[in-house]
Amino acid sequence: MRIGTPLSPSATRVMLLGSGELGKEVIIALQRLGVEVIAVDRYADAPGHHVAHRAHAINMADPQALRALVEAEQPHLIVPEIEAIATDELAAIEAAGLAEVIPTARATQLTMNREGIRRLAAETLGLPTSRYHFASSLAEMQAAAADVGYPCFVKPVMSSSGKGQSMLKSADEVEAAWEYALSAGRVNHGRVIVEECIHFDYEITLLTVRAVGENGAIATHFCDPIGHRQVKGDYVESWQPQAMSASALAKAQDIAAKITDNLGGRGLFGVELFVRGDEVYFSEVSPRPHDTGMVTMATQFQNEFELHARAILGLPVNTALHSTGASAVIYGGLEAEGIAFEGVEHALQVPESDVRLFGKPVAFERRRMGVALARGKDTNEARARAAEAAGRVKPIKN
Ligand SMILES: Nc1ncnc2c1ncn2[C@@H]1O[C@H](COP(=O)(O)OP(=O)(O)OP(=O)(O)O)[C@@H](O)[C@H]1O
Ligand SMILES: NCC(=O)N[C@@H]1O[C@H](COP(=O)([O-])[O-])[C@@H](O)[C@H]1O
Ligand SMILES: [Mg+2]
Repeated sequence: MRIGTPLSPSATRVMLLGSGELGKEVIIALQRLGVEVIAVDRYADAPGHHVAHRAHAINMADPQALRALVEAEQPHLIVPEIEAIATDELAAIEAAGLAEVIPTARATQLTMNREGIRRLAAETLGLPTSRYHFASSLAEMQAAAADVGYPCFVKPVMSSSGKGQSMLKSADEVEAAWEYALSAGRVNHGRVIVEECIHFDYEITLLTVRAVGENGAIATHFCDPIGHRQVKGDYVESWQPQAMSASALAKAQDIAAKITDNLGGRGLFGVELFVRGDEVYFSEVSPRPHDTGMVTMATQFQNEFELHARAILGLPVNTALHSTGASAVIYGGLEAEGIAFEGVEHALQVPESDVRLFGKPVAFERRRMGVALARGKDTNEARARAAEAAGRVKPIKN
């Protein structure tokens, strides 16, 4: 497709690579626009599998398996959704003209590996980030941690949702963190990033949309900033809007514009930033909807999934907020296969609340199984309501 030429949605076939909670909502948004959608994930009955035209379970990190499926299904667009994909094969698929990768194959290569995106942001674009080193052995990691100082963060280069991530308070903890990073990332590359700890006042996700404008050129749109709270590298609650000084917001938008301009293509990006006073640090960016952005299902005229769907199809977007709101995660809380939920009727008694239960077939203690959403007169009220509603829903074995 030529940029600037809107596709006819009903003539478009889209393949989601990763069909978790975020992909499921993108699929629903695409389906509503008449698009044919193929949902792919690493396991059967993933959330997005339930709402797509066709579903497949393959190892998406296996280049041959990925290529074979793309050749069989012949999608026009490929939408990566998780950090466990053979991105070099995506580049080959795009180069062969088999399909267009969203936002671009290069963007998925760079962002799916912390080394690619961090070096681009800090070393090529000169954006402010924490100090960092990459390490491929325990000895390298010890030297890196000694240099950036304690506390510091260690993360596998290919992971997300805090998988394999540790915060180290002292040198005694380095060895355990190395073992954990190698065993618990989404894909083991035997390499980690060691990052200085930024003592931020708050952190945000700035959802940034690159969409085709009226003149056919790509224009950048920002959503209102989303504040969030993370525990062990995984988001627990988010709210929108996060209050910011005009100066910090301008810096955040400037950083987001620079990184997304460089990554290119069309679609929505989740730019993660740390804010201390008026200083803003780039952390990382997802070239797709962001977990903390699930709050937009309660707050925006077009939520982040609809924005992604519209942007990739070359359709107009509107990032305006209509309400103040919050989201709170519903965790598994048990290890079980075959899941139902107790307390939904009680949760929905919380004023201005709603739930999204993802339909993951298997639960474990810290697996995200659903999210509660709420609106309120301010973010404090919305957060309290979302947390209350989430707390009333309990996954159980069915
Ligand atoms: N250098 C740092 N300084 C301070 N806090 C940090 C740092 N790195 C990570 N964190 C904290 O850990 C959280 C998760 O880190 P990060 O986003 O890098 O992990 P992730 O696995 O990519 O998670 P996700 O996929 O959910 O974005 C951050 O949102 C922040 O709260
Ligand atoms: N921070 C990234 C993120 O939230 N990704 C979302 O989590 C799913 C994996 O969940 P699982 O590990 O429970 O299968 C992914 O498919 C995506 O929707
Ligand atoms: Mg993150």
